[in-house]
Amino acid sequence: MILRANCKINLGLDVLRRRADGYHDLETVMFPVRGLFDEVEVLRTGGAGAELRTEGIAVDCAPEGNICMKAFRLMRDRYGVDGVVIRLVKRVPFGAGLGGGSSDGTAVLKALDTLFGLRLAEEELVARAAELGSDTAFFVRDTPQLCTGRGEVMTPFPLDLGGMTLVIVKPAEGVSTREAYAGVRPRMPEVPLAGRLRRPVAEWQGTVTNDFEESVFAAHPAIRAAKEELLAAGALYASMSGSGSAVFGLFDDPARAARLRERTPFVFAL
Ligand SMILES: C[C@@](CO)(OP(=O)(O)O)[C@H](O)COP(=O)(O)OP(=O)(O)OC[C@H]1O[C@@H](n2ccc(N)nc2=O)[C@H](O)[C@@H]1O
Ligand SMILES: Nc1ncnc2c1ncn2[C@@H]1O[C@H](COP(=O)(O)OP(=O)(O)O)[C@@H](O)[C@H]1O
Repeated sequence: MILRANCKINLGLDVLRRRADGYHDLETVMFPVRGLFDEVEVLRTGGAGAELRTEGIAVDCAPEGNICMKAFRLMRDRYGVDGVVIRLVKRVPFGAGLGGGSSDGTAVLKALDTLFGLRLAEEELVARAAELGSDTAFFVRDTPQLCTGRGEVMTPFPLDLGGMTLVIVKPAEGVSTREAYAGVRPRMPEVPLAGRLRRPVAEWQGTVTNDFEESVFAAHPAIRAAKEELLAAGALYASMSGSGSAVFGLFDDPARAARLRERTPFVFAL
């Protein structure tokens, strides 16, 4: 079976506190981006083990370290499923804060669930996804969610951005999630993110913020410049996504957004 593993953007991201387990409690709204996705095909071989075949963007880790293989091992150890070929067509940039790897991992969990007839309840899939990562759980639902805890605790956050155009720019340099968390200064916002996001998009700039921007922009001026470019081009709202380095802009004027097609291939009507 073939699944589309779409990516996500973060609409606001507050890092609230560092936890005793080394993770951070955060508050963010994750929003699925349907137009930018990897393809994940999983086939049963009838044998044992898993083989990963990759096409497209080459990921900077060995096949055994690919999250698709981690997802397979997790499901094999837990439910005894075995014998698959996984074909990954990689289109979502990594080191981007777009959650491409997380989405691939969750796609493998879902495919194995279906192929082997496990019929896991959503909450069980969420629990397995949360063992793989922190923003993997989001992709089980893949609809706008307010994510709390270390990112794996979800509440649906219906948000209609229909009519807007999303432009994503991925600067050449990447940022690792670890690097971003290492530089962040946790803080409690005066008004919780959900309240600020319920205001019109035109009011978001300056109120809906991403706590990783301060330290990431200081270390990578090109990423700050990319965000400023989106605002100068007419974005109502622009921000870095997650831990970066991708930045995105929301445009209410499709023509202004379309002018950025020379700059980036990632222009999508929402
Ligand atoms: C920052 C966010 C925002 O959506 O996404 P990305 O921008 O990377 O896509 C997520 O928190 C990334 O989640 P994910 O990529 O799954 O991270 P994990 O593999 O679980 O953790 C990688 C490392 O990041 C740190 N980490 C992660 C999540 C969290 N809530 N607190 C942390 O401190 C830890 O140091 C951890 O070892
Ligand atoms: N299938 C995969 N796709 C992307 N990255 C992967 C994958 N499997 C493992 N990784 C590792 O995870 C890292 C971050 O992946 P990704 O989820 O794309 O991060 P981010 O959301 O921060 O851009 C990569 O640099 C790579 O080493």
